[in-house]
Amino acid sequence: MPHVNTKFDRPDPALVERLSEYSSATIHEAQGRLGALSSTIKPVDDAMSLCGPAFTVRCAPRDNIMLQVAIAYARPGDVIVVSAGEYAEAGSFGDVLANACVAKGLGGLITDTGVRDTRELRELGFPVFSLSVSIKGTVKETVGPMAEPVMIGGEIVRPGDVVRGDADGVVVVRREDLGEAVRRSQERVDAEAGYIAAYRAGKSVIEVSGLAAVLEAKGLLIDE
Ligand SMILES: O=C([O-])CC(=O)C(=O)O
Ligand SMILES: [Mg+2]
Repeated sequence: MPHVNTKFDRPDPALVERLSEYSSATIHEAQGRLGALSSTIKPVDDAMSLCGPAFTVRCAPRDNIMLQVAIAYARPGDVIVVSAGEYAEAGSFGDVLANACVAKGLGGLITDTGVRDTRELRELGFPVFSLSVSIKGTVKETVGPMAEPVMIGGEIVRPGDVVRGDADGVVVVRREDLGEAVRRSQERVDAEAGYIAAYRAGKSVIEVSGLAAVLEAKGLLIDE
């Protein structure tokens, strides 16, 4: 009989809360341009946002049995991260399962397959990020691993890593890097606030971004 894991270490909830204050793009940049999932994985609605420990699960394409098992064993605040073979032609999750997630206080769902019932998902406000929207139903047949590292959107996500999603996309932060990601994200927000203040004060992009030296080194001459 295959054995399925449900246990893993979760990150400090206070740090997860702090990370949620930063956008996915900011965190990705702050990590040295790492951790971004493929841009094909997007929220069902721009207003949807999530940040929480990944509860990972692998499903066969067009089969959602392990996703349902994951919902049963995930803890409040967890984000279900489903790797299902980048298969767009399946609606593996919808408003019925979303209500199960909401009742358990889960933090959201990210999947590299499709979802359906999007109008109801928007009304429910449960954050769902997917590769596609598809009405095609799934079977419940193939068992597989849970709470193990999975590949999604070109990145490895491990159980207990933190996933942050917003209108722009999803980024993963390694559990052990969480404190550093928060610190560097705040540094970046501070730096960007400085750039914006300089632009509003009428400074040039070339000056603020320090481009003069780069352009000169590349031999670019600009006629004014
Ligand atoms: O029933 C399913 O397998 C997926 C779905 O549409 C729902 O959760 O509402
Ligand atoms: Mg449905």
